[in-house]
Amino acid sequence: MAPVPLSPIKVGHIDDVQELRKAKPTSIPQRFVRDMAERPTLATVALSSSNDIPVIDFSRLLEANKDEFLVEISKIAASCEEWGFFQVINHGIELDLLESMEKVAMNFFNLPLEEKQKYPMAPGTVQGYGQAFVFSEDQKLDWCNMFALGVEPHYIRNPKLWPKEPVEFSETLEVYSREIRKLCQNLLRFIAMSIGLNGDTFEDMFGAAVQAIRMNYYPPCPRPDLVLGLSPHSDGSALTILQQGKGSSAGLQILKNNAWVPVQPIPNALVINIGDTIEVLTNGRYKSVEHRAVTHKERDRLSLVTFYAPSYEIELAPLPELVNENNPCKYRRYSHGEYSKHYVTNKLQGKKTLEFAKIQTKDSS
Ligand SMILES: COC(=O)C(/C=C/C1=C(C)CCCC1(C)C)=C/O[C@H]1C=C(C)C(=O)O1
Ligand SMILES: O=C(O)CCC(=O)C(=O)O
Ligand SMILES: [Fe+2]
Repeated sequence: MAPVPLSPIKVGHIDDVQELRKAKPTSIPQRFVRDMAERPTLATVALSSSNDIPVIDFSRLLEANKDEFLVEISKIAASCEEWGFFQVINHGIELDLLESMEKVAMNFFNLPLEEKQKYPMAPGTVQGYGQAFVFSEDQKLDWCNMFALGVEPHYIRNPKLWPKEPVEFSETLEVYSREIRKLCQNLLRFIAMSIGLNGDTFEDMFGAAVQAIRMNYYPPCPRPDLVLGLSPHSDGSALTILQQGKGSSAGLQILKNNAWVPVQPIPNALVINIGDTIEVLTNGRYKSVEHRAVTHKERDRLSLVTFYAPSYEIELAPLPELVNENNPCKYRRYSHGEYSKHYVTNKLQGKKTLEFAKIQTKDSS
């Protein structure tokens, strides 16, 4: 039998939201208008400090006495179990470096469209400038411009997509990524300890860990009530580190008890979240939590998001220490390469991507 030709992905015309915004429209194209149930105005919890995601003081994990260290470790455990998210203050990364990364990313987004389009994200791929996770002409679009690059190991890089302008971009990204990588490694150590595992468990297992960056730019939107900045999803990584642009308005929201909780930006803090990989390895004790981004009528927003994950050949399954009679194994064995492929070939839709790894039980089917 002749091989069936693979049908090319037809995504139709994707408007660049910064260009749309320049035209100062009063209405927005239908492709951005969400169905009622998805619109951001519904079921958002009222602002109150009890609804804020936990804050971890990193300096207490590196420099403090044993009691302070243990308090912070137990805060990590509670954050990962109850929220899947926390913010880190005193993380040790130079604030100048965070600012420089923000500046080069913003300078990139502010280039003329023709310049940015020299680094296109081809349909069905995830690196370059454009909108990822769009697979059909009738799929709703996010009010976001995205620029994503693979960083480590080097073989995942596509050097043609690393921009020549701004000239400082590549060097800044290299230095930034090295610092963020160290933070990921330290955090994974503390996360392992917080669940009673040896501190080296994840790093020993991950091999030459994969690291990628996604820069999301959300211009102001004339109808923030109708659109989403970024569709609801959980991250496919082990850990995600998110830096919000200085002076950013709240935009990130996480789903907790069926309501969307806004994450209040803390100046100079980094937002950390558990990805699907840690959910699987901990047999669901630490959950990857669904999140999304919303837009603002007058203010723009930038987020710089680093994904840190095991090397592609690494086989993943719940750690035997976390599986027992009371906590039967919930996820099957697969390689991170298989999961990455599955993740990047499906649209973002809440936690649906993780179904790939779930063992179907009578209750879940
Ligand atoms: C737009 O990209 C993403 O949202 C994304 C992709 C990351 C990647 C690259 C930009 C280059 C190649 C590697 C990789 C797939 C990690 C999200 O990353 C999540 C999804 C998975 C899976 C993961 O490990 O991180
Ligand atoms: O911009 C944000 O706050 C959310 C970004 C995000 O969730 C992502 O890039 O995976
Ligand atoms: Fe995310």
